[in-house]
Amino acid sequence: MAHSWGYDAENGPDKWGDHFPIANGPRQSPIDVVPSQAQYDASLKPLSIQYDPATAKGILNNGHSFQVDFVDSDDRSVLKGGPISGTYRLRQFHFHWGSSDEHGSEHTVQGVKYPAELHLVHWNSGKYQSFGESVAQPDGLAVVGVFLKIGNANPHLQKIIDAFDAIKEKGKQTSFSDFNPATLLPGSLDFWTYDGSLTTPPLLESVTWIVLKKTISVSAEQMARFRSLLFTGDGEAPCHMVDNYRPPQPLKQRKVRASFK
Ligand SMILES: NS(=O)(=O)c1ccc(C(=O)N2CCc3cc(O)c(O)cc3[C@H]2c2ccccc2)cc1
Ligand SMILES: [Zn+2]
Repeated sequence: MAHSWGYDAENGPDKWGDHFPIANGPRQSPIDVVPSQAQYDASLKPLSIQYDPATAKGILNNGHSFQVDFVDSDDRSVLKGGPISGTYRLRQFHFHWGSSDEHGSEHTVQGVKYPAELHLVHWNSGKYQSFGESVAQPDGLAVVGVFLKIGNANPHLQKIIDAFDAIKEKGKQTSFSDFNPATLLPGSLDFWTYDGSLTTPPLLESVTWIVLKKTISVSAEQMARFRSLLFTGDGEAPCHMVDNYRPPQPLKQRKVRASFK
């Protein structure tokens, strides 16, 4: 998408509505999750997450974040259960993070910000033929959000961080294989869920959000490596990739459900 949107004062989240009016729509993401307002729903099934490490394909700096892409031409890496019906295929995962450890996540929990947030992006392969078709449907995508909290170095994140030198600038990519993203999940899959949107332009309202309650660890040194990536490409004045998060949006007429009491 050849847009000039970004995260600075001129092209950041407050300006996205100029080109993407859905930015002020009824089901925008992220949101501030207020646990006491979330309704426990006993009908929510446990999340079923089955990923095949052989589907990992590559890692790319797309100028907004970095993403690890997966082969999504079959159902080897899928999400089922939870609030969704049928099977959703893993397409990619990426992160959002801050310029310091005090902020960086997109969702917040009763105003608490985390230094980073992982998004595992899946599309409804049970109903639609492709990611591109799914993104325009109200039940097209399901994104699992995982908060990162400063603590011990995360050995599973380290494999991703070790690839950063090859994708420092916008547009750079390299192969990335034999990686199971399930190693980036916390021990508990308790979650909050609500109907929302992409958190980047085109902000399409096609995402069932599944935000995990438990966090995963990342060390301060590992977070510093995230901040060594660049928004900018070769030959441009370098600008560090930090604060690539959209702030929480109005809940409007939505309810957040909890999979746990
Ligand atoms: N943060 S998020 O809501 O979890 C999210 C999910 C998917 C995507 C996504 O996969 N894509 C494709 C790559 C891409 C590149 C861009 O420059 C861009 O502006 C948006 C995307 C989105 C995208 C999703 C749906 C239609 C078009 C693009 C992006 C963000
Ligand atoms: Zn995201």
